Amino acid sequence: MDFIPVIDFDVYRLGVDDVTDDNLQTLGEELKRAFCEVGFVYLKNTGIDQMEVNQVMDISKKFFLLPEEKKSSFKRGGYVNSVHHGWVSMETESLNPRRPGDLKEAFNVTSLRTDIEWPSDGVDGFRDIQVSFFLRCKELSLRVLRVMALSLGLESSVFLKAHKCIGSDTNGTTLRSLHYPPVKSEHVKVGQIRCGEHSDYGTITLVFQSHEGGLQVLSRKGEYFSVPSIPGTFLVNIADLMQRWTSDVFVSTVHRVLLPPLGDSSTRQSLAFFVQPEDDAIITCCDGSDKYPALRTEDYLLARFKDTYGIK
Ligand SMILES: O=C(O)CCC(=O)C(=O)O
Ligand SMILES: [Fe+2]
Repeated sequence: MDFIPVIDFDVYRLGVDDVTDDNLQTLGEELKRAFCEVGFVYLKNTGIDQMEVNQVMDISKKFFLLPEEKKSSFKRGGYVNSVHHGWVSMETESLNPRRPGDLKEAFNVTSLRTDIEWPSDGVDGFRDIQVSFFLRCKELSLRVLRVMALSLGLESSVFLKAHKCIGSDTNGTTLRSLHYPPVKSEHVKVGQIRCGEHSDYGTITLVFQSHEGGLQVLSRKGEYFSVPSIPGTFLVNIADLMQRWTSDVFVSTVHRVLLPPLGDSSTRQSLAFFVQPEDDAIITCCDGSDKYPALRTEDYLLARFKDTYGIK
């Protein structure tokens, strides 16, 4: 399979609480096939609609267009209770550490606390819009994790048990708004792209792209193929901890965002909801094998972030 299937999630969409076992099983079979073969699916009819997505992208864009000094008050690293929360400036991260810094900036929502400082000046409603979308993505992710466990013939709560604290200080799950401004080719460094080749770190990721698309996924044959934005759908992909957890049954696939074609001065935006187990969760292979040694989630994630930020 070097395309990404579109799966209809209607039977278990947000708000539905009387799904039948048969329906869950059919949904599980479809998800399992895609997660074993390409590691990515498009979901449609999830209950998360395009208007909600647009609202988050719009408020995020307003934030990104603020002057640098305003955004600096909200820098990642400046929040005592959450290492990931906050703004990440252009070229700070290299998702492929062998490339120069990615041509993107980001805002991470990791903490939902009301006692932290949120952008508000010039971005009315920022906190409420971000937090309510975070909670929608959380609910949907928990549904997906349940179906994934069932699809493997496991107890339905196997993955959920390690995701009870999403949105609190003991869980690193993050809603990340990404902004890829127009690229000026004369300023681009050798090898620099919008988002370097990488696989995600946690369990699953939900990805919402603006209409420009631009994401590319590496096929098993070793070739990148383009993954367009399909209105009314979003992507869900397997990340590295989930691949370990399932002893490589579900595959975490490498992906990237290249530069736009020369002369294309469009802005690209995306939203990624990175689902992660509790910091203290110990991940062991769910099939009982010892293909990978047990590891503590936070230790693993911090090691991955060190590479991304070029910290030795
Ligand atoms: O911007 C995108 O579409 C994807 C970004 C991504 O893969 C990531 O931040 O992990
Ligand atoms: Fe990614």
